[in-house]
Amino acid sequence: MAPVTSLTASVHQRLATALTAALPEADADPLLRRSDRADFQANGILALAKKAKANPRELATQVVAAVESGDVIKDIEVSGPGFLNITITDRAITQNLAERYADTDGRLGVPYATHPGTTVIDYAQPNVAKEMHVGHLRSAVIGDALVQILEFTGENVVRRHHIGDWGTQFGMLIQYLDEHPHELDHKQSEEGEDLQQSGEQAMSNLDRLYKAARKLFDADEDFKTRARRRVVDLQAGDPHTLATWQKFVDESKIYFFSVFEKLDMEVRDPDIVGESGYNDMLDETCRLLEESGVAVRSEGALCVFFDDIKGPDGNPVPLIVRKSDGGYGYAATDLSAIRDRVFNLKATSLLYVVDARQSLHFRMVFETARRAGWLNDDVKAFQLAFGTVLGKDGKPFKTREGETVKLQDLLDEAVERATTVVREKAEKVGLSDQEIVENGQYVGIGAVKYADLSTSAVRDYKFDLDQMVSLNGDTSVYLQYAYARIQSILRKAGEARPAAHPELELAPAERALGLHLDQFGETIAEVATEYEPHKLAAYLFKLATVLTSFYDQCQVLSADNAPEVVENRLFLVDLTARTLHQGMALLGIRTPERL
Ligand SMILES: NC(=[NH2+])NCCC[C@H](N)C(=O)O
Repeated sequence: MAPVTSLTASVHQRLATALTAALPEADADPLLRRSDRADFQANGILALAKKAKANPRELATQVVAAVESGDVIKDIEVSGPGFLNITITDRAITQNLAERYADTDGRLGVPYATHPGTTVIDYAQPNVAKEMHVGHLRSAVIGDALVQILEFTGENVVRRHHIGDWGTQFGMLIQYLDEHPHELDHKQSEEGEDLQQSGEQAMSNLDRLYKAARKLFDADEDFKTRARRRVVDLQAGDPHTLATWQKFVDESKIYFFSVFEKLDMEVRDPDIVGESGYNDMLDETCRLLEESGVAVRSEGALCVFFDDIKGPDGNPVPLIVRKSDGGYGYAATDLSAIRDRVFNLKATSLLYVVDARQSLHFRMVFETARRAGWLNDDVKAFQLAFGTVLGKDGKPFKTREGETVKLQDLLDEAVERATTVVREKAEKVGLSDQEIVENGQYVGIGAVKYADLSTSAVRDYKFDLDQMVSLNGDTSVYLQYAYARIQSILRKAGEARPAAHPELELAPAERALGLHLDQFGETIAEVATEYEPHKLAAYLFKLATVLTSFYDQCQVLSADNAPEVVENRLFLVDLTARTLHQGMALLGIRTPERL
């Protein structure tokens, strides 16, 4: 299916042509914007006139005379010192939307990016043998949305879950498990045990083991020594030690997968390449950095120094690539991962969806990689540094007892509250028990995801379940209702089918809806280049509000309407539903048919 040229692009192209006719030497951008006064406003004439030392109003008048009007542009007039107000024809709107509607492959006429590349996204990276926290949730939700959005634009996306599966903390755990070999045994997995139950058991096993090992480590000097020896064994690749370590990784994955399943999110095992996955590259990474002079030895450690990168106390901080005891840390791993992603995976963009608290680390790592020549103008790295999740009280999100909140409990609570909301209307809508359960999940999980995605990622945001499942305001359930309401209208339409009628005159609310629908593709393109999923959320929310005003002003299934008006309105709402559905899917949120 051919992509649909947006109305903005059509108008832009006509204006640019007219501008070049009036001012041949100009590299003319008319700076077209949607406007409240007309459909569009062009603000670019003023600057162009200034540059050409021409009178702006005169130039604007020339452009108006040169513009090809008729099929798309209905009205164009000069306003103020040299702005242009542009109104487009109803026919152009309906025809444009009809083309989108006819696009049956689900793309709604949205074109692919002209120069897609390969983006490696580093997201959803919890740590082995540890509980996931709300920060991991945020990375997972934002990362997953960006994966979907970028893939939709035709980008080749490689997912990488850089889990924390390596480090000295494993010495203690491995030693403990070796001394208590049955601690990770599952109570012989019972008939019908599902991933959720195994996940919870896995985490409680790991948690119990971690606490016991920690206690012993702190109290027993001999154990401490044995544990330290295991770190050396692990790094030396001793097979037995590695096998025990692997048990922790496997157990943790059961837990991770249970959380991702609950989040209604696809994470694939081969995409989990944890810190340990780069062990074989660490030596060479250091050698390359040292040989090129990017890193130097300082007090036995291998370091990279920066003039302009300062730590929180204002003093310059070095990046330690290898410690003086020969051990490698987080930075060496990330630098090796960059080499892997650039040279093996052939990435053109590296995107890291990681907590803002790691920004200093990434600045130093990226700058080091740039100096080493691994990153450059053709291969860029970017950290989408997201803010902290706060509790209702505005403090970092904790339980009342000050403990980290268990993600599973949190998601369960969201689903529970959502189910209550769903149940209230269930009878009226005629939902079956199974639908109530399903919708409760879609609404609850959608609420958590949407709350994360609808504020700019760089900002901290408050985790407030009451607000998240509220039917009023900028929430996912509001959008889900908007979708379900359209489905209900389509069901009630009986014989009448959606069909575009470009010959019909449109009411203002219909034009507003149509013009907004036309911007779906441009919104996605912007979101994909700026890595700003909240702009897609904002687009969808606006779509739902424009739809509400449309209902206020235009009846769809009214006996007073001519049949073609009914058909045209059904077509408008159906395209709105498809756009909502597609947009929400890109955010990882389901839209139930009945709600
Ligand atoms: N390439 C990376 N360093 N990705 C981020 C990893 C996040 C880390 N596992 C954490 O929990 O904080």
